[in-house]
Amino acid sequence: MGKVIHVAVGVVMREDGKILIARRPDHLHMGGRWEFPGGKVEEDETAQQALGRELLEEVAIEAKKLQPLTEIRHDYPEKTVLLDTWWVTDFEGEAKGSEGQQIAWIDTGELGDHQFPDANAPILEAIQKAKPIPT
Ligand SMILES: Nc1nc2c([nH]c(=O)n2[C@H]2C[C@H](O)[C@@H](COP(=O)(O)OP(=O)(O)OP(=O)(O)O)O2)c(=O)[nH]1
Ligand SMILES: [Mg+2]
Repeated sequence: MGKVIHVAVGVVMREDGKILIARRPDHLHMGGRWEFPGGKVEEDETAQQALGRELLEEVAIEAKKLQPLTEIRHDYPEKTVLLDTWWVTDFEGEAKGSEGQQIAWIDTGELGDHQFPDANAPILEAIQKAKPIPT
């Protein structure tokens, strides 16, 4: 089996409790599905640093506070990912899809109405069960 791809993933929660999701561009792995913004952790980077960088690149927000949410390892036929998933409970800037991708702020109860990659099922469950610690 190939190596595990370490991915930093952010569940960005606004003060009104809504969560930020973005639509993966069609040409990418899992294209067309909704995701939590994030991306691959590069060498010499911590997951937190990678997440900060990816949130700025993909949705133009600056993360101010992170809390660990869950870690999910998932085998796709073509690759294995480790989704290192964090709550983002404080951020600056107004989210937009910097790469032209559609974004949406949704209630946690609406997560089930959107199609996420298969690996995300345990993340969706964790979000329903846990809430970030108020800061
Ligand atoms: N960001 C993100 N990736 C996810 C989620 N669920 C899921 O299976 N993945 C997978 C899809 C990809 O195979 C991998 C993340 O890769 P990515 O395409 O976001 O990586 P990246 O932003 O660094 O993009 P790139 O520059 O390497 O193209 O993790 C999710 O909720 N968010
Ligand atoms: Mg990405």
